[in-house]
This record gives sequence, structure tokens and C-alpha cells, in this order.
Amino acid sequence: MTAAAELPRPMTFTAAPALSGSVTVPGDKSISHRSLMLSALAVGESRVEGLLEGEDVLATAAAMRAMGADIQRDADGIWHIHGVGVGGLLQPEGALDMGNSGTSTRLLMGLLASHDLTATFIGDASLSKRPMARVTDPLAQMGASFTTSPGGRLPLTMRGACPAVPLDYRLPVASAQVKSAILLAGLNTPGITRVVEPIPTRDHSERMLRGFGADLTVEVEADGTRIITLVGEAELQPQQIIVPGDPSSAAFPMVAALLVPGSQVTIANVGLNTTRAGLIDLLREMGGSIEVINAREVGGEPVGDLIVTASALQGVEPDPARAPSMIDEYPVAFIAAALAQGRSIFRGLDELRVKESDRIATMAAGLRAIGVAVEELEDGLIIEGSGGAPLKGGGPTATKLDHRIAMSFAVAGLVSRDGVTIDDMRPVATSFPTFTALLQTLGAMA
Ligand SMILES: O=C(O)C1=C[C@@H](OP(=O)(O)O)[C@@H](O)[C@H](O)C1
Ligand SMILES: C=C(OP(=O)(O)O)C(=O)O
Repeated sequence: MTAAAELPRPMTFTAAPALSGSVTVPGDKSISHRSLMLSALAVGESRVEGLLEGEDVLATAAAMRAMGADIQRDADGIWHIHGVGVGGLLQPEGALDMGNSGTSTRLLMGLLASHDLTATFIGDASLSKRPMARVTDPLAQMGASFTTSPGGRLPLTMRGACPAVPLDYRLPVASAQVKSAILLAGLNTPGITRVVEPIPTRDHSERMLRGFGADLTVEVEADGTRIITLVGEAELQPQQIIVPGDPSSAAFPMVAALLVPGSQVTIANVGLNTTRAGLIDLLREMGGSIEVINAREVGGEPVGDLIVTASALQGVEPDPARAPSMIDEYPVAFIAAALAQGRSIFRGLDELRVKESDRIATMAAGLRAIGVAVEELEDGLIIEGSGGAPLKGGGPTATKLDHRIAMSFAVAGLVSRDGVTIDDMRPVATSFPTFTALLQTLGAMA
């Protein structure tokens, strides 16, 4: 990194004229991570089209390379991966730098837990504060051992177990990262690995593992509990993967188009997997006009184009049970609530406190600073909406190395009187490197 890249990059977003046009967002981050990891375990060449080329996914690519996978990007932007086979990852020479990425860290810990190697995981200041016991505990039950920093955090060193012991595990926290870590560990483990998921979370790992030829079944009980069973010592076949646009990135232009009066925007090729589509349901309940056209299936995932038209929104009190289906979209949903008519009450969001920042506290402070009346709860926020009146604005908003906080307050700036200044836009490169260019395409910035 150059010295300039290390300096915070503040930016001000000001009231926008009506947004219009058609855009695409970069590839899905969750699917991109998984496509690199599973391709690196298949024997032969996999091709990945539409991979998110953000810092988080590039951290996964670098780690897989460091453990023996051959990963190349061609001039057309297609990624070619020659894998090493399940169980074939090599001892990395240096520490694995996971940057800002929780998904890379937790999924790779799972993947390596059943390999005969030692790996050290390091990350940035944000990642080094995040809890890892949620994965190290079950992986230790499979035989891996860990030396962690205080509180079970990064930097940590893991010694994998080979053969590992298959695990039957009921998730104590609704987390796709924990689920995926155990399933990935199960790939190179003799016998049956089973994960019981009382509250469904994103199912990209299950879909993709099956797509690569793993013997994986999902049973859904009457109360919605999912039981995922994986037969270990799998052999994965190389695949051609097309990554859909990330619904978590589409969330920002979607909310911007609903809030900026007179807007109509098309966001093409957005992933619409129901385990990810909670924000669309919520915004529609608030009165948002979001039409899905060209619904189709691409590479085993539902995809569609969204036509979003500016709408007057009403306050909501969403059911906490839907939290996993929009877990990364709450920051921008809070901005939508700040412009809605009436009060919104968000509860059951404890998980937001352990993301790239404490997203409840960071959003509460940022909203207050731009003139929104907000009450912080232990597990959520109460937000008094402006009824469509522009927010006061201000800043600089402290983003705390959190890309979704930065993009959410950028959207708030588009519907503010005085503009909103973000203290540092650099973290946006982790998931959505083309964010400001996309806002420009829509006419949001001069
Ligand atoms: O599995 C994944 O790709 C992800 C799962 C979610 O995390 P949790 O599993 O911690 O809820 C989400 O917040 C993260 O951005 C990506
Ligand atoms: C929480 C997120 O990602 P991760 O856990 O991979 O850092 C996110 O992208 O909002």
C-alpha cells in the first residue's frame, strides 16, 4: 500500500437530483469467496465469471494461492482456478492476511481444520476485534487446536487435525459463517458431518457444495429447522460458475432510488436467493415500489432485474426472525427508516454488534449526528422518521473501518439539506469498489 492509500479518504455526499438509469452491481461477496475455496479443492480447472474483485475476496484468493491453488484472472475478467483436491492444501509459508474479511477468516479456518498443517490468521484492526470462538469451539471438537489472542480473537494460530473427527453440531448462533466453516471442515473428514440450523441462514455453501458434487442433503423440519448432512472425504469436480450481482451491494442504490424524489432506477442481475432477499420484502412492506423482472436461475441461484421507483415509506417493526435474510442490510434499512413516516422499531439484532463495527452503536451515533432522533436498544434501534423531509446532514460520520456504514451514510447524504461527510471511504473497496462510480452513473453526484 502506498502512503496515500493509508490516509483516510473523507468524502461528502450532497442532495441529489432524481436518479435514473440502469446499472449492475459487482458479484456476490459470499458466493465469490465460496467459488474460490471450492474451486481450489476440485481437481482440474474451474472458471468463475463475475467474481467480486473487492479486497475481501482478493484476500481469499491470496490465501488459496499461498496453500497451493493456481488462480489466474484472464484479460476478459474470467478467473481460472486449478485446484489441489480435497485434503491437498499445502502448509502456507507466512501468516494468512485476512484484511477486513470475517467470511475469509471463518470459512478458511474450517477448510484448514481438517488438514495436516499449521496456519496463522491475521487481520486489520476491525477484524482483530471480532469473535472467533464461534468457529474455534466446534472446530476444536473436530480435533483442531488453536492459540488465540485474548478473547479468542485474531491473530491466532491453528493446528489442523488429519484425520479430523466428524461433528454433529446445533448452531448456537444464526450464522452462515459458522455453518459453512463446519461443512468445509467436514469435506476432508471421514464419516458424516451434520449441522442443525434452527434459524435458516444464507445457503450458498450448501448449493455450491452440491454443485461441485459433494454428497450433501438438507432436511427441513416442520418448525423450519434445517438439518444439513455432508458425507466426508468428498471428491469435488471442477465447475463453471457465474456469480450473480450482490443483493447486499444492490441495497444501496435500491434505497437511494426509493428515497430521492422522482427517481426510477433499474438494477440488473441481482441475486434473489430467499435467504438473502429480506430487505426487498421489508422495503415493500414500508411502501417501496420494487418490481422484479426477468426472474431466472443463473448457476444454481435465483436472479432478477429490479425496477425501483421513488416511494413514500412508512415506519416498520420487522420480525427479528427475518434478521439473517438481511443481516448486512440493516445499516441502509436504518437510513430508509430515518426518511419514513413515523417510528420504526428494530429488535433482535445482537449480531450487528460483532460485524466490521458495532453496527448498532455506529449507526446510532451517525444518525444522531445528522439530525435523526434515535434510541439505542441493547439489540436494536428505535428510529423516528422524517416523513420524507430531508435529513439535516453534517458529519464527519465515523465509519470505524466498516464499508456498510460508509455506504449507508453516503445514501443519507443524497437526501440531506447540508450534505453528509464520511470520514473514510477506503473500506468500501472491501465489497463494492465501484460504489461511487455507480452513484455517478445514476446522476447522484456532480
Ligand atoms: O457466510 C457469509 O458469506 C456471510 C454471513 C454473514 O455473517 P454471519 O455468518 O456472521 O452472520 C454475513 O454478515 C457476512 O457478510 C457474509
Ligand atoms: C459482515 C460482513 O462481512 P464479513 O463478515 O465477511 O467481514 C459484511 O460484508 O457486511
